[in-house]
Amino acid sequence: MSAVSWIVLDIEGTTSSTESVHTGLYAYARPRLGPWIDAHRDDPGVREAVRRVERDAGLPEGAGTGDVVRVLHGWMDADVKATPLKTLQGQVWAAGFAAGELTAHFFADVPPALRRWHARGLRLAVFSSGAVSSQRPWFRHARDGDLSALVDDHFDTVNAGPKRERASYERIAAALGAPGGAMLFLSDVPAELDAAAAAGWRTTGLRRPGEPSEHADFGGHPVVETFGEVEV
Ligand SMILES: CSCCC(=O)C(=O)COP(=O)(O)O
Ligand SMILES: [Mg+2]
Repeated sequence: MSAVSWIVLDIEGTTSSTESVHTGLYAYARPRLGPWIDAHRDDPGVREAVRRVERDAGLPEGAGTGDVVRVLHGWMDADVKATPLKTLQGQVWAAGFAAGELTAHFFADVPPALRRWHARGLRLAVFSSGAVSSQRPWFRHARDGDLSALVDDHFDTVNAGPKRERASYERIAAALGAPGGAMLFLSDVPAELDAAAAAGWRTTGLRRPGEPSEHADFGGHPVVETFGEVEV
């Protein structure tokens, strides 16, 4: 098997706490989604996302911002990783980071491990349900300092595909020009690790105390509690 050359990171539950995403980012987006949609009606990306929400939720086209926002809030309550929700959240969060109103949480073991791996010549990428537009400022606005220079590439459900499908991992490896065996995926969700493994990737599950994955069944995947234990 080839040596690992890329480490690909999930965010929520892996680099960062679920609570920081839900009480930080989700709470910030909740009251701002409606005004954002109304203020950016002419933006083709916003129009397309709103149409997808209407379609996916069985609303009539042009249903109105109130109905669309009710669907978006319902998805957030259930933590549904729907692509149009992620697109709209990503735009709201990017504006929040730019305005200095948001900062990003990383578990204490993550920044030193990213710096160590980067210094060893390993390349780092992100694959998260969060839109690339929000992943970049997330790493730039880490509370202990900018981590964005450590990350070479970013993938989400738009440019790679669903996180539980093997084809998404094949697409990422092709985009990075590396064979599956040279890719290591770190995630807190066993189904995502299964999809990565099906594409020939190496995998490691994150079972962080206090996170939803604490009692997950990771099957045959190696499992760690911190990035300091990851074997590369
Ligand atoms: C700054 S990324 C926002 C996090 C987010 O919205 C999300 O859904 C993270 O999910 P993940 O796939 O990283 O578990
Ligand atoms: Mg996750």
